[in-house]
Amino acid sequence: MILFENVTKKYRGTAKPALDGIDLKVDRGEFVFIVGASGSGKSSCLRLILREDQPSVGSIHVLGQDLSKISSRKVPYFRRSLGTVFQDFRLLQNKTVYDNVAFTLQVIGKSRGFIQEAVPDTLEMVGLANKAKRFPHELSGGEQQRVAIARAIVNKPAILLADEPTGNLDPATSLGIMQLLRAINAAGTTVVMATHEATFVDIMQQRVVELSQGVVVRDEQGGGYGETASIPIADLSEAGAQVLRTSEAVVRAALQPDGTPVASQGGAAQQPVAQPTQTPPVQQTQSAAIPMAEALAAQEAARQRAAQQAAAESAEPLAPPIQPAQPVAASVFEEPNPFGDNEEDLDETRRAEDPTGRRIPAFLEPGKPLDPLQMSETGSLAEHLGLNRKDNDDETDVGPVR
Ligand SMILES: Nc1ncnc2c1ncn2[C@@H]1O[C@H](COP(=O)(O)OP(=O)(O)OP(=O)(O)O)[C@@H](O)[C@H]1O
Repeated sequence: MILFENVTKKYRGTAKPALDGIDLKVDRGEFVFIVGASGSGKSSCLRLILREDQPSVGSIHVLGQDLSKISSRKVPYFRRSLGTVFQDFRLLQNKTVYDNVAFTLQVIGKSRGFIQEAVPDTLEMVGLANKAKRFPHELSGGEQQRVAIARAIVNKPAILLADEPTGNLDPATSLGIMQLLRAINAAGTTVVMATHEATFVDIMQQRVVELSQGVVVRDEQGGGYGETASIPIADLSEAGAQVLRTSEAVVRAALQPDGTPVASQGGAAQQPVAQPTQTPPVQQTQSAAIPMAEALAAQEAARQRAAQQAAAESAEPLAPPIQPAQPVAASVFEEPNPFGDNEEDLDETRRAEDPTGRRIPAFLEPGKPLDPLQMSETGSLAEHLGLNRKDNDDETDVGPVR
């Protein structure tokens, strides 16, 4: 489905290649995480798949086509088989949710009847049926990303490319987006996702391709994010570790793909975790968008409590507090080079690490009774945490945030 053979990409005016002799094969239906430090070549890789750029050396085949043989004129046709999602959403600000999604179909000449059927179906799938008439600025960050995902999948692409799709979202909203991407993959779409989100990579146990300075240093089925700075769980107090374990249990429950109970890292996470709905958990993930202030406050409170106790026990200091990142707004249709190269490393997801290398977010408020089984059954993370709000159409919640 995607085949890189000895691909090197060297940008003009640079001393070192961004990609250096890459061999990579992605099969139909796979979910592949591309991880690596900032500047390791993840976006370059996606740009090449999208035929936004061409390799300096080597060949790339996508969906059976040799990309070097596709003329510039035919590139837009080739891209119809690919959906793309970016960190900064790239919605058309002057169009409604419906029109943003419909526009994709209009430009490729789909009939009005087709559009009238496909757009509502897709909005339903991503949980935005009731926001079709809204404009992007009236939506939360998570909702905007859902629109972007709806736009990417409305033409049923064979491949979905996602470049840090959760990079501008808070952890709870990111979880909803990951559930959606997983559901899209389960429905047959090949997903290739560049990310810094160690938590999701670790828990989803999909294939992980790790790049370092343009070279594939790891290609692992069911892999984790890899060795990056994190909090050794052994250094935490019992209370701090409990917060992290509990959070992990909730994320595991939400992302568990096949309904099998998940064995986890001790404590609360050792109990079997029930399977959430197989279909995209539309309402669930909507309500799971915990407002920014609450999510960050809970996260910070948990961090401080754990830090205090850890300090009292002479443990290692915890990670620094999370800073909100600046949202970026642009339109994929206005932007000549949608995969920008100016992304900073926004990976500020706090993690904890146990000896097996798992990392866990600390975004959930401690002290609340967390039963992953119940959470899965009710289907609402926010509700379970007592953070639910009426899904009032007039109410917008979080903006893009890290
Ligand atoms: N258009 C360009 N011109 C010159 N150099 C570029 C260009 N695009 C990317 N690079 C360089 O290529 C290398 C790989 O960049 P790339 O954006 O692919 O990395 P990345 O892993 O996606 O990084 P990040 O995680 O920060 O998004 C970097 O050294 C970058 O500076």
